[in-house]
Amino acid sequence: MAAVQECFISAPGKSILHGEHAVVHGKVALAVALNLRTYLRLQVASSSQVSISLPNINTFLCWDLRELTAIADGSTDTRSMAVLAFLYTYLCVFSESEVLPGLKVCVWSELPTGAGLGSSAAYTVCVSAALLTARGTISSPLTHSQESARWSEQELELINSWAFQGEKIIHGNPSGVDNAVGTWGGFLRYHAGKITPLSKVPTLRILLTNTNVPRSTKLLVSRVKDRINQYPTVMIPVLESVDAVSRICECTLAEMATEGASAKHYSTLEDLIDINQQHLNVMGVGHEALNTLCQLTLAHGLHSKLTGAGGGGCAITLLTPETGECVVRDVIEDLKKLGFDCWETSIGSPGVLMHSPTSLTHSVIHILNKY
Ligand SMILES: Nc1ncnc2c1ncn2[C@@H]1O[C@H](COP(=O)(O)OP(=O)(O)OP(=O)(O)O)[C@@H](O)[C@H]1O
Ligand SMILES: C[C@@](O)(CCO)CC(=O)[O-]
Ligand SMILES: [Mg+2]
Repeated sequence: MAAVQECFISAPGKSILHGEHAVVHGKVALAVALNLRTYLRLQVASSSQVSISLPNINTFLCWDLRELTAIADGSTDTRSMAVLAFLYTYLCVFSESEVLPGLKVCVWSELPTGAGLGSSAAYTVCVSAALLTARGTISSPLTHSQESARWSEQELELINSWAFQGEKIIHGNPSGVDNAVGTWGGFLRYHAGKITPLSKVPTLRILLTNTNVPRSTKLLVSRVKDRINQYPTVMIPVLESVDAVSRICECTLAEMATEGASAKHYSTLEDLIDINQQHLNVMGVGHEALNTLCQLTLAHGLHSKLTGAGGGGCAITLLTPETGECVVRDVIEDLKKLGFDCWETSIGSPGVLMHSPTSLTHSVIHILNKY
């Protein structure tokens, strides 16, 4: 396949409705792609240098290709993980090439970094798609007249598997749900590596809140594992219960989509959110700021749970057809007063895309061209 000289790629972040952490231990998770995306520009350079610009984490690095031999592993700080995931994918994807190509790569995201919305997966999906396309391992799907395009199923599987390897560097022991949503988008059920797109889902209104409490998915995933090892007879039933929550949620959503959504359906969804939030606290991934957030929204009659790895980061709040616009406005205002960021999001966005430069917004192209 012909390798490309330049490409623009994006992948969405995600929100997990139910099943975070339990999914790492083989249980069901339900996840949905967000309308917040990570964007990447790759240029093949004539110089013998590879450079990566990551303005979200204030990281700008350039290597002489002759120096790229052994790269140390084992770091857990933000920059090292992002850079190692890039270098690992770059060196592996081009391992069979006669020469390593000089490249200039810039990645910028609308997603908050490390806040539970799958920023690491959106990053590794973009990096994998760009490098595999630059190598010519997968096609460049964009034709002249198109604004954006997706790869074939088989090519998406390859992107997803490389993104999973990148997630391993950033997460340690990822389940694969985040990179699956970043690759395929939409609304997915994920169970022990099996990805099932959910076709029967109602339109849901979700409020996303970022507590702005920093946390690391890698540390939280290993904390849950330690707790399971320490108290298996206590924790295994908790994981089973989360699994049941995901399954009941899936059935309820399907019923809502086929029969029409009733107040009873929404009441079930709210109960499941409350139950799962308690379970996540039991797993040890809660945070005082998340408890405050849940209490505050409940005072307005709205139900919330953390989303993603927890320990801070983001929560989702379900809005129902009964939720008045003034309630939404008041909740957002109260949450902002606590120093949280809060916005209504749209869900079910497309997975990884290749874009023509003219189809990107002015602000995205400006950032990608700047570095
Ligand atoms: N736009 C970006 N630029 C550079 N690095 C990024 C970017 N987005 C994510 N990363 C990398 O991913 C890490 C954050 O990943 P982490 O898994 O901890 O959080 P998350 O993916 O946002 O949340 P979750 O895994 O709970 O959904 C950062 O420390 C950084 O290494
Ligand atoms: C906490 C976790 O379940 C979701 C992070 O978004 C980790 C994973 O599934 O890899
Ligand atoms: Mg992550």
